[in-house]
Amino acid sequence: MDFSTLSVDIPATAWTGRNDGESPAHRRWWQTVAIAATSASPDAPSLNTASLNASLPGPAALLGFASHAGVARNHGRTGAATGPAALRAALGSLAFHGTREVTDAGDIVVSGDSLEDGQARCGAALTAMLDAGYLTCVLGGGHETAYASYLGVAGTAAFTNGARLGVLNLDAHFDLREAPVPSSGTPFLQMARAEAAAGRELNYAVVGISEPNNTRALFDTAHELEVKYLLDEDCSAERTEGFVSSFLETVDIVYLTIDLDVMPAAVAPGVSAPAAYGVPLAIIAAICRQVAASGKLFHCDVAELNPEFDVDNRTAKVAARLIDTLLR
Ligand SMILES: N=CN[C@@H](CCC(=O)O)C(=O)O
Ligand SMILES: [Mn+2]
Ligand SMILES: [Mn+2]
Repeated sequence: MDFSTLSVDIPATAWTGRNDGESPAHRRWWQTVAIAATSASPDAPSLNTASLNASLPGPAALLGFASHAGVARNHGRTGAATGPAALRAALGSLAFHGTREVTDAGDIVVSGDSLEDGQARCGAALTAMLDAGYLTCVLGGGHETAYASYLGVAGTAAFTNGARLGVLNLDAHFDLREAPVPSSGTPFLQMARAEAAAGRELNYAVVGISEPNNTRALFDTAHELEVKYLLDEDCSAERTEGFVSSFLETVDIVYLTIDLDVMPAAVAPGVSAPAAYGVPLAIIAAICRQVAASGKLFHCDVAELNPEFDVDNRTAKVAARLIDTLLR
């Protein structure tokens, strides 16, 4: 596809990382990622649900969403706007064991408080890439990234032609806030309302909900919307596998969103709201493997990385590892 039509704010630039050699056996992410602005990008097959189950994975595309406007509106710790750069840096040196072609499309930048404009532009760029057959991954950004992702998915031919969408959120929070303006705390209520306005119901599931970090009002909203959820304390390997498996049976395509605050603060300190309890990385990684293996992964994003509060790039490294798992 022609990535120059996407109108990103910052075109992709060269990736860097450790260089052990140029042969395929030495390949790392930085040697794998094609830069949309300067390289010919692979032709992706046009998407249909059959191609989702093809044995050879299709190409993937990365898009940065440099925003913490939603975090600021939600009274959180800002800094997530530099998340995309930190994620690329952490991914760059990881060994690449996958088979996909990966293209970096660049960044959508939310300046000041122009959140809705940024979400719309990010959504339009995603729809174009998804319709061209790419598995897309947005590098957030606060969790306001999720509404941009939804706009992108909801605009696709696959969705408008009736594919059953499931939104799976790995998060300590429901993000179903009633608020005067959209923020990082509202994206899934925005999605539910957009779906209701179109005569549909949002199929939304959350893994890792922290009971003390979500008010009764949020639980009430979740129950009204028939949100499926698993509390952080209930996230054993067996229960999580069963929960995700049941959810996957109800959908044709999955939008997987990872709010890094789903993991314990020791694992993911670089977020706006670190978790006291959290779901272990091993469980989160297993969910990523399960969703990827289902053949239903349509789009994903990683949100809430705040490099200003990270420790030894710990959170960025964890996020990069999960992206590597999803896109291989
Ligand atoms: N993105 C969502 N953030 C959480 C923040 C919770 C907190 O700051 O404690 C929320 O709105 O619920
Ligand atoms: Mn959260
Ligand atoms: Mn969240």
